[in-house]
Amino acid sequence: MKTLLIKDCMILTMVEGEKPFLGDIWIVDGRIAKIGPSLEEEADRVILAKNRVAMPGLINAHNHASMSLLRAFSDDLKLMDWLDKKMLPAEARMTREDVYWGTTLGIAEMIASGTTAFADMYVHMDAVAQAVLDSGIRASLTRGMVFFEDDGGRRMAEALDLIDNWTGAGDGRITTMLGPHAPYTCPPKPLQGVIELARKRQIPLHIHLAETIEEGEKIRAKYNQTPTEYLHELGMFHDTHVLLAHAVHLNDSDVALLRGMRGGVAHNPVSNLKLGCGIAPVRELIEAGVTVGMGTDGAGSATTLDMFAEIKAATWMQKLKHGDPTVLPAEAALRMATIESAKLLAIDHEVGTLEAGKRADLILIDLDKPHLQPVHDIPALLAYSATGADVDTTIVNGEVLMHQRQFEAFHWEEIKREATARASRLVEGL
Ligand SMILES: N[C@@H](CCSC[C@H]1O[C@@H](n2cnc3c(=O)[nH]cnc32)[C@H](O)[C@@H]1O)C(=O)O
Ligand SMILES: [Zn+2]
Repeated sequence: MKTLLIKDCMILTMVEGEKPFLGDIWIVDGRIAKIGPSLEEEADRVILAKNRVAMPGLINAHNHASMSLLRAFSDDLKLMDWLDKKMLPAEARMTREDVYWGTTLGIAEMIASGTTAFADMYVHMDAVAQAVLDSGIRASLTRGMVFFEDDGGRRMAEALDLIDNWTGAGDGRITTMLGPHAPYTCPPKPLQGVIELARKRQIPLHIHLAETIEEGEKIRAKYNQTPTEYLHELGMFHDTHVLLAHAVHLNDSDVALLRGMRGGVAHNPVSNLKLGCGIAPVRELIEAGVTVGMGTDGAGSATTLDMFAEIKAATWMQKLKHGDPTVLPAEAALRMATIESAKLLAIDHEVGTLEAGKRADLILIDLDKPHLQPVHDIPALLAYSATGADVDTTIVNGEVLMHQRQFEAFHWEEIKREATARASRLVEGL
């Protein structure tokens, strides 16, 4: 039996209706055994957490972690130029080892900024899975598939290898999905095949949707439909759990098509802002009963994987769009980054709130700082003033991955050396 006791913190459980309270958290074999005031259990390790807030770890519902190698290499470009002229040529040079170290760099950033689980879509996914396993973080992994040039047979085989070989690995830390990349890279025939397979084997889907106006124009020209109608008509929203990334350009009838869907939307506000894509209809989706979580997208576009930046951007954008500061309040934005994202990854029965019986995925945020005093309202402080650098401790599955801002499971110097050397090779001459 392995035990950990966290003492004297303000606890924000993110369970609906529960106010923050002062107490302790007792963790046994990776799960929360008890939460409450003055727990006196014996523990192998005790963390004194005075002046800290304990909350569920943040869940990044859309990422391409390995693209951290391409951070700040091609900014301020249009999405299609960025993708075609910069990302795809650099990605064509990526080896399995590059993906391992790029993902590890991304994971290091996530752990350092309070993210305890992420959804990832990329290539060389066995290397991504290995990096997740080695680092101690939790992830839902997807082999991204484009079906441009060929029938995608090799991609499909790799996607199934990932699912068959890695689902449930690392004491359940790794889960998997099937990942057709986007409407504009997946023609109807292969996409229909993926949807049928997902339904038959009950595998969730992860796909980009309606990120730009250009995407809408492309799909309109080809199929005379909106991207959402295109997926809907192929049957994607019948009886399959779907994680939709972006969903920026949806009209009212698109939103209505998503009503009652399983899964939901990963909102990526910083990426959408930075690429000038637009403001997703988050309020309308939530009103239609669609689950809306939050992600960063890859650091190649977003530059940062700090979920606290997403939380701020999400609420600011909705307030601005609707001209109404009461829209998407602090607590709702924090919910999007925790329990709502957990629902998108289909792991909300295990993580996303702090409750006895759930996996111990949690973070401690240090409030002993000028920008986090006085403490009138904890959710408002966390949503509007905290940043990833205020995260003091990150715990996944009961394992302490960072404490007092020191990595416990990582050799930072090695990650930095590997990542910088590989990154320079990838972008040489581009
Ligand atoms: N190239 C692969 C598919 C990889 S899926 C992951 C892909 O998503 C791409 N990507 C990253 N961010 C975005 C985005 O915001 N929109 C669309 N694609 C993106 C990224 O460049 C990466 O190639 C194949 O041949 O099957
Ligand atoms: Zn993406």
